[in-house]
Amino acid sequence: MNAATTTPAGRGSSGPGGAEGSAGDQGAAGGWFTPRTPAGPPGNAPASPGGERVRPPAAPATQPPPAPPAASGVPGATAAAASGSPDAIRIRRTLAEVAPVADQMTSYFYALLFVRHPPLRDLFPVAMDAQRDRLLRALLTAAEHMDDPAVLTDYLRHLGRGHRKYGTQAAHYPAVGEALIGALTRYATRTWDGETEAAWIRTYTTISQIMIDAAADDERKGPPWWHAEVVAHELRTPDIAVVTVRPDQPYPFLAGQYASLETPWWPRVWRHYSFAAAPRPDGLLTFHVKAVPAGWVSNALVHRARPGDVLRLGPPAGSMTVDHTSDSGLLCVGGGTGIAPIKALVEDVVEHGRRRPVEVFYGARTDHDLYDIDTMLRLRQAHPWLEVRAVIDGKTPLPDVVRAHGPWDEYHAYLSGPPGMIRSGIDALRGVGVPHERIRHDSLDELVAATG
Ligand SMILES: NC(=O)C1=CN([C@@H]2O[C@H](COP(=O)(O)OP(=O)(O)OC[C@H]3O[C@@H](n4cnc5c(N)ncnc54)[C@H](O)[C@@H]3O)[C@@H](O)[C@H]2O)C=CC1
Repeated sequence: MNAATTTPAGRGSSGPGGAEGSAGDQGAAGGWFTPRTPAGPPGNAPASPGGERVRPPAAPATQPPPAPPAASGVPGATAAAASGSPDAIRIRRTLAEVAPVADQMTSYFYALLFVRHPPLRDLFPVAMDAQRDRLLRALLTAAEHMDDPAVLTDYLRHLGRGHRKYGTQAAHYPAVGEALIGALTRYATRTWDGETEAAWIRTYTTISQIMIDAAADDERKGPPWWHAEVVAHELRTPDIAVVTVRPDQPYPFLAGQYASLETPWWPRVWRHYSFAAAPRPDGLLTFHVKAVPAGWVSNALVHRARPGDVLRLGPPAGSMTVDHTSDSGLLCVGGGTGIAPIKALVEDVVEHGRRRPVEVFYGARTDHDLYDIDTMLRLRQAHPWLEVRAVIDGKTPLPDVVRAHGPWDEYHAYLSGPPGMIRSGIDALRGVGVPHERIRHDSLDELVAATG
């Protein structure tokens, strides 16, 4: 892709902070932002053979595109970045101004990007709606963590690695950065001035470099994506399928993690699903998919996918994993298809052979929605340290039922299910003294973005 701008490393006009004029006026990418060549293999993975496209991410779970680099600030290589630095203050001020016109600004950003660099359009899904949200979310997430460089860097590295599967290359970042500055220039009229623009350029340069370096590191470790053939497809309810796939090469992951998944029917549209089993010797991976209204990927996986179909998998992500150096009990709450990673965690404990109490609460709207209860009960029968309780919606909400079975202050808690369940689960557990650091769950932002 000859898109933008790729200024060779080390060259480049003004460099970070040296923005002359408004990038919004530039006709082509590439003046002020010059990513340094990442250490290691140059660039990022090329678009896949056969013209497969890719896109970038932002939170695990869904459809991302290269735009995310746009996050906001981290100042400084210097993690100085953070806290209340003048750059951070300017960036937040700009974001606050554009928040009410975020939709228009994001549309304008993509229009600028694609008009100036038409080949970049192929990296994104045909329908851009969810994509627009992703850009904004990435910006807001970065802004939220600007005062915490460690968290921010972690987030951006994750973002950079995740972008590999979209085909994002180091050379694309200047084009995105310049479109972003162009859009901000147009929509942040009240707060925009030369110093604010310089702050954004410095911040974007830092962000981009973190993402580029993370992608380059990751390139030494594994492919940007895996092909995976569907080998089994079992419809458990009219809208829930258990889908098993065989990756085309070894796929290393940990129980409790998730992967993004793309079907052949919706190119460049990715959704996150948790592994529903711990790593197994035959290398097969299983996912639990519920078809949600208007969900392209979920409906394709439940109603269309059949053995022989080939999907694409992004790399594993997520930190909802078990610490096997500890003997403390595990409290696992799985709501609906959120039981998938809980099952994987139980299998993981089995495989590590440690006898530690594991208490599973499996929440569902009705009896019929307990699509995996037989598996969970079989596990309970085989392992005396495991307790499994099914909780059907009734007078008492799931988190209250869990709380009533405490005390849990000696346990590590794992929450998996709809975002509302996770939020109220956190509140319930914090309320009975479980410290924050002992409660694990997937990113709520990503879960919200993951539907479809
Ligand atoms: N398929 C997968 O691999 C995974 C899916 N998830 C998420 O799990 C969710 C599963 O959706 P469904 O099966 O439709 O679940 P659902 O809507 O049927 O709810 C499952 C359980 O959660 C409880 N719940 C729902 N909202 C609640 C709230 N606001 N407060 C307290 N409890 C609440 C319900 O009462 C029920 O017991 C989706 O959001 C999905 O993104 C999470 C991890 C993995």
